[in-house]
Amino acid sequence: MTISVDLKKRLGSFTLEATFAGSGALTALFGQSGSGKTSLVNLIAGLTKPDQGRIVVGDTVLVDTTKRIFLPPHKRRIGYVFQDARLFPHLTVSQNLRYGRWFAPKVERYADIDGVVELLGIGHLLQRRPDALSGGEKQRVAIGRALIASPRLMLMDEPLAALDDARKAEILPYIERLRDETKIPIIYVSHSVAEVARLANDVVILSGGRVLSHGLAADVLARHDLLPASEKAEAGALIQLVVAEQEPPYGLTVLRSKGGEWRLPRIEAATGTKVRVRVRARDVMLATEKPSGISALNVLEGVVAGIDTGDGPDVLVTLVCGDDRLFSRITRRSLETMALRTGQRLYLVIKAVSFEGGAAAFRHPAAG
Ligand SMILES: Nc1ncnc2c1ncn2[C@@H]1O[C@H](COP(=O)(O)OP(=O)(O)OP(=O)(O)O)[C@@H](O)[C@H]1O
Repeated sequence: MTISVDLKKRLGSFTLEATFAGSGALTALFGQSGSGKTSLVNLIAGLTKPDQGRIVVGDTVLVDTTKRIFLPPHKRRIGYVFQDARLFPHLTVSQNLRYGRWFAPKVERYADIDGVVELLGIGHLLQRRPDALSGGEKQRVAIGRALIASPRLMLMDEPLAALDDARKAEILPYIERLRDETKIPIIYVSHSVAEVARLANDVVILSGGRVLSHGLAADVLARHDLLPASEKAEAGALIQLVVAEQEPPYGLTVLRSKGGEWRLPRIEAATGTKVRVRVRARDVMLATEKPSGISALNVLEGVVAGIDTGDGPDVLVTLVCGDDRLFSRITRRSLETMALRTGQRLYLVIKAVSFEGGAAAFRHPAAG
């Protein structure tokens, strides 16, 4: 199911002008504070009316100012998940979940409670009240309550922002399941590159009320120039690898891409499974000769495709390895002493790779 948004709204001296289309599963709205994310979410939810524009989810027109269509919020069937879970404190988890059911007209109810409980792994929590749940568990219940209302669209507004890293890690696999196992499109607001890299199929970068870029996650996140300064250290490539074999004695998994062979801490996945990994530019060192006697496990060959010198002491080198584009952030001094130039063949020494889960988020739903 697709979502298309084309909106204009003035809010005091701020103007939001957003046009994008998401191909389906999870579209991340990414931008720094004040870029207009919440204003856009409020327009999609129907809490505010656009000055002009259109929002369509699948076949349903939520807003079309030229046709004077404005579905009120309660008729949009949007499931919300906010930073704080907002569960009813006096109701058990089970009662909180059942409450969501009344929001869907009977004929349009497709979600069954058992399926949602299983999807989110909350069966053992059903009789507890919210004050006996961890932050991550509360969020899973909040997602469940939203799902049980059989929404046509899920709006998740920084759902992990209030959680510590351990709780985030606990809940991310459930958001992946939601993305991969239900057909409900998700708009996911975030200002974390790490989260967006892991979850998003499509990314919309907002800045000053405008869409700076939108498209597939791997393409948009490669645009280092568009990321907010606070997230530049996280910038890098998002690539797909295929599990080749396990190396049990070392606790490693061997993966392949056209660019070569990779070794990562063990991934529980069968041979042939496609996985998504993120390689940060700051974790890639460059060498003009094949390094030997080094501890790094991943050394690939690549060709310099671009050098972005920018204003700071660092430069960003883009390299092509097989079918992939990788990035390396090095100092201007290294650029000069190594005399790097476009077209040069180099070795990439990769210090760290983060596994971002199954590669389902890479599939473009339009491509099946
Ligand atoms: N009703 C309003 N009247 C005037 N200005 C507004 C109104 N609502 C939002 N703004 C302004 O619009 C801009 C975008 O705000 P918005 O809350 O959408 O940003 P955001 O990207 O969600 O930020 P954050 O990540 O901090 O929540 C801000 O400059 C804000 O002050």
